[in-house]
Amino acid sequence: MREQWRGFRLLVSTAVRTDPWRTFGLVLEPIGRLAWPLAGLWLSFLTDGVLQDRGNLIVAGIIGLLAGVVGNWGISLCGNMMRITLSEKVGFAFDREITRLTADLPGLDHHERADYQDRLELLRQSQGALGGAMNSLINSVANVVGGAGVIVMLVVVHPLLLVLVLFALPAIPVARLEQRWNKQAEEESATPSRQARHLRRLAYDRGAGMEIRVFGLQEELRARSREAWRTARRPAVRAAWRRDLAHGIQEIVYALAFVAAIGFVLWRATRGQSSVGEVVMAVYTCARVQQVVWAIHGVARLGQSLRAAGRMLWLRDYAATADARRSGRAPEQSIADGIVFENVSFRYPGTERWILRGMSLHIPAGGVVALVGENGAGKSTLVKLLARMYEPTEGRILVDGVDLAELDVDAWRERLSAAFQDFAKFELVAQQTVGVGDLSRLDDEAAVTAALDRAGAADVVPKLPQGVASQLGSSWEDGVDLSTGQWQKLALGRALMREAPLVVFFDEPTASLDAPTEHALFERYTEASRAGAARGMITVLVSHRFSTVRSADLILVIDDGRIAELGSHAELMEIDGLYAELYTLQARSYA
Ligand SMILES: Nc1ncnc2c1ncn2[C@@H]1O[C@H](COP(=O)(O)OP(=O)(O)OP(=O)(O)O)[C@@H](O)[C@H]1O
Repeated sequence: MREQWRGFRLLVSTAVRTDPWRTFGLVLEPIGRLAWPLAGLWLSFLTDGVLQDRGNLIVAGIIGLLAGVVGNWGISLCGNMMRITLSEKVGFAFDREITRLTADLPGLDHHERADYQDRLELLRQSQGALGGAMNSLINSVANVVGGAGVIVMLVVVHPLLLVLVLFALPAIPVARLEQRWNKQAEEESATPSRQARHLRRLAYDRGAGMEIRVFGLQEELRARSREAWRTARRPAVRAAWRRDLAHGIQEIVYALAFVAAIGFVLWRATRGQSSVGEVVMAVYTCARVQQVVWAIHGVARLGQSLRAAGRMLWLRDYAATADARRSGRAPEQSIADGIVFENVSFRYPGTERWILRGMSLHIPAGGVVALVGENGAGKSTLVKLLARMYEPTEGRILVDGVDLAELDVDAWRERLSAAFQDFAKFELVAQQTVGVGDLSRLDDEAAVTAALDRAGAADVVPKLPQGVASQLGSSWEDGVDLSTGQWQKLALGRALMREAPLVVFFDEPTASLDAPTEHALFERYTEASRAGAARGMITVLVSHRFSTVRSADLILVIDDGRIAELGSHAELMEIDGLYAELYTLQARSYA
């Protein structure tokens, strides 16, 4: 209940903040609904006036009816227009907030955890409900006001007719059930509709296009996507069937009571206990009791908006918790001693498997450390911890004795630079594709040229039709596409844009380059890192090529999340363990 109240407050406060005048204007609409029950009264005046030849009753009836119809029409017309505009504005406001909150999250959990993905999927699906929330709310309030008016009129006609309202009450448990069925359907459809969207995106994805065609996967993808949509739709269809069935039963019960009520009114009339006008009013009012049912259903439908608001609140709370990581101190200008891993263990949030286990090591300031190990050993995970995409599950990472968790996450990231195997293809002009590596020098051509030079990527730009001003990406007008290796080289240039990083990561950024080129490049980076040694810059290399990493100051061999061996190339060869074995194996196969 408390959550629903929070959701309700969120919806109303967002509407008031987005468009206060329209929100307050809408409050008038429920008052207009009072015209409906009152119409019974005017009809009875008109009927009795005509039958008894009483002009004043006829005039009052006609004026009342006209005023009610015109007033209600006017209010509904203005209300409708206001509601449409308000719904759109509120929808956009939530849309913007969802985009901002998810883009600003400091970590990666929401991209990688299935339960978070499902919640975000539900939130995306219910964005319409958030926009239309004020619509549902005003409709519900209007129906409740109208329903209350009907109840008053029933008492005026004959208090016994209130029994009819009792027959409208089963709408309450039906509405509760409807809410439960809808919620269940929404939750059941989250994963399959995410799958369906993924498959559809894959079918259009340019990167996957070649493989899809070579392996003839088009029909397979379409079929899987269709099946996923069907699975996603099924719970909603089931819920709709149940709802229609429950409504049907409830309406039949109510119809029987309605017939009995009309019989009662007519019976009174035959005994001379009520006038024809009162009969008309009674019939009209009894027919309007259905409005009480609508009111109840309207409130139930509001539940969908409240659930959507609840998900929005979850995102806000989650973002606020994540934001707490932004409140720490800024890192020092340089690293004096180094980075220490103090018994660090890690498992991805929401999973049980330990990915890193009991890691303790000292990475000296100004050093180049290479991480090697088999696929899935935990190398990239270690990089993610250093970049604070995640926090260690156990243990601490210390930078010159200060716990990394105590540093402001954004300030720490400003002192990092990185090139990854899964590099981003920013389809901007070449200058900016590289320049985003240091936003403050986005359009500084000299800086970009120097960075590309350091990255061994100076050959990419001269081949472009308009040099650094060339638009990248063939889907844009005059855009040019690059080979994977060229994209990768620009990503490397991006990684070398920042002037004074404290830590630079190269996480297999040269996987699609040949071994000698990678070797030459890493030699360069290692040299460049010596230049940053004065401020204690640490370079972290991840590579599967042992010839590349041999010049690193420290080589960390990771095996199944644990440190298997640690030392320089010469030391590790001396030990004659796993590293020496793999190194010799690789050297032999390249020979
Ligand atoms: N987001 C995630 N959630 C759960 N498990 C994950 C996630 N990311 C990676 N893993 C698991 O963590 C383990 C280590 O992955 P990691 O990417 O660190 O390995 P790696 O040594 O870099 O491998 P590679 O050489 O193939 O790049 C793998 O078993 C992987 O399945």
